[in-house]
Amino acid sequence: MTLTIGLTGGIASGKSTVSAMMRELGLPVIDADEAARAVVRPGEDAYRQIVAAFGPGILQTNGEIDRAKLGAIVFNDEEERKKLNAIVHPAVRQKMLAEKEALVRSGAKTVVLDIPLLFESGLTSWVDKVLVVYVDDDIQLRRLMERNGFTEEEARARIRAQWPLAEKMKRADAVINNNGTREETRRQLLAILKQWDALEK
Ligand SMILES: Nc1ncnc2c1ncn2[C@@H]1O[C@H](COP(=O)(O)OP(=O)(O)OP(=O)(O)O)[C@@H](O)[C@H]1O
Repeated sequence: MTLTIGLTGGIASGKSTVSAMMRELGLPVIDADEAARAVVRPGEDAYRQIVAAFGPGILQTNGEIDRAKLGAIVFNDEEERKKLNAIVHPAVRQKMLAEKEALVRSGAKTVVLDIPLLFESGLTSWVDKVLVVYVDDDIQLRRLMERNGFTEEEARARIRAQWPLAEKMKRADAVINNNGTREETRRQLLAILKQWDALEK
């Protein structure tokens, strides 16, 4: 039986930091953001559907989708956003499930699904254990402003667009507190993975 771990948290709470640590420990990680980029590359079904729905005006000269242009179209238009999500979301889910199935078939002891919006997208039934990466509000705000060069208002708007981290924590099987150093985070991660018997012997 493969153990499937869902890794999630809030924006800039430290998911990528933790997923990199999990990879270093040899665990296979399937990344939802990476899948979302992959399914809209030229040649993919979702790419063709997006061009058909939004027109060739959203393409760059090299044929790739111009994410900024598409983003500008869907940002303030609920209908357009729904149209895009109806194309992209099923493709992302299909890709992630196919990758997971391949790992299960190959006998992987553990598979990690890194899904920032695991709760918001209602995908918790996909995983056996939910691991939430938590930080205090003020640290989240500071790290997000520093990493993305956002003003405080821009950073707050993005934090508000997600479920509150406290709600995610309540529903987690385990929580990593990422307020401290990376080393402290790594220690907590190792303890949880040992408790879940997630690592290869
Ligand atoms: N323990 C830590 N100490 C100091 N800085 C940290 C720590 N953990 C993460 N960071 C920094 O905080 C920022 C956010 O971390 P990270 O990118 O891992 O978050 P994330 O949850 O993956 O974010 P997003 O969902 O926005 O992609 C990064 O700049 C990262 O380098």
